Amino acid sequence: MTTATTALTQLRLTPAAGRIGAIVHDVTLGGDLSAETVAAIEAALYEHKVLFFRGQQHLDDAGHEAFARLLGQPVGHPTVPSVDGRYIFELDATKGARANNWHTDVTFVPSYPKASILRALELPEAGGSTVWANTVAAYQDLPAPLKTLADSLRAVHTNDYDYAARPDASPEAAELFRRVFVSTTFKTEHPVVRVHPVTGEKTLLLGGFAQRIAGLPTADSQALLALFQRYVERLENTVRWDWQVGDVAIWDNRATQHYAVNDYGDQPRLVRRITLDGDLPVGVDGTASRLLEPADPPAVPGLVPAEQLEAALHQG
Ligand SMILES: O=C(O)CCC(=O)C(=O)O
Ligand SMILES: [Fe+2]
Repeated sequence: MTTATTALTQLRLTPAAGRIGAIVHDVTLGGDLSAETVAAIEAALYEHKVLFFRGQQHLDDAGHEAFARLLGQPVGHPTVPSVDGRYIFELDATKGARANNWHTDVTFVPSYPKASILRALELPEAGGSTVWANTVAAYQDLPAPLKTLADSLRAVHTNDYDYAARPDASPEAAELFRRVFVSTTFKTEHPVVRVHPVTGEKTLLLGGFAQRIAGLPTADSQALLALFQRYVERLENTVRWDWQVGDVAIWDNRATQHYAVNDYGDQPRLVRRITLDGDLPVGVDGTASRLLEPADPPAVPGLVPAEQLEAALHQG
């Protein structure tokens, strides 16, 4: 048993794996948590990168959002409409939504979300777990010459990747998903090594939306992306969570990647997510991320300040 100590509140935590993840006990999530408890949750999140809370069946969409607001500003997805007209992003396996590729959420826009809060509503009898990887530990695992190389690189991330290439997607499902997900094509150049704005830790910023290394030929790009990604996916840097209905997971989206294991056939699985507004990444040399496309960007999360979107959302 370990405890995350803040000035006033201690959370009861048990580690979920050696290098990432902790289970938080005795907290009932909602919009009414004390500032001290929220501060303790934030501190634990930055330390452990992903937090798990069992038994949160009482949370509905409104409670999910009320809790999310204590940790930051909720933001919608840049292209996929929310299911509640507000911020809820739903992944319904019966509609083909299966996030079984390693990724950090929404990295195809510059100020991608700082955190995601996911709750499980319906699960298969077995399987359907989710794996997170610690991208700080991945960076630390790099041999010194590879650290130096990674520090110097930038990568282009896009939502326009080859969904049809996923071996388990039917052509129809891939096409439908693509029509919505890539209704606007975004391209963003990020540093490969992001300095975490809160912890100061260096993190590898890659994952499924990373398409190529800026300035390199395709073959060299692919080789380097695979090389660095291999350190992220090392099992030592991961935690695997076997969900129960009512579980909530919160991850530091600036220090992790995740993968939803697609091993449950056509059984139902339903999860709902709220993401929190992020900030502009900077690399080791202080250079910020930048949007490459579209030239005339629409007003979507990650491109314009969330308060403006919030105001627009609540106008009529
Ligand atoms: O289905 C899951 O467990 C995770 C899905 C996912 O990638 C996400 O919610 O960001
Ligand atoms: Fe995700």
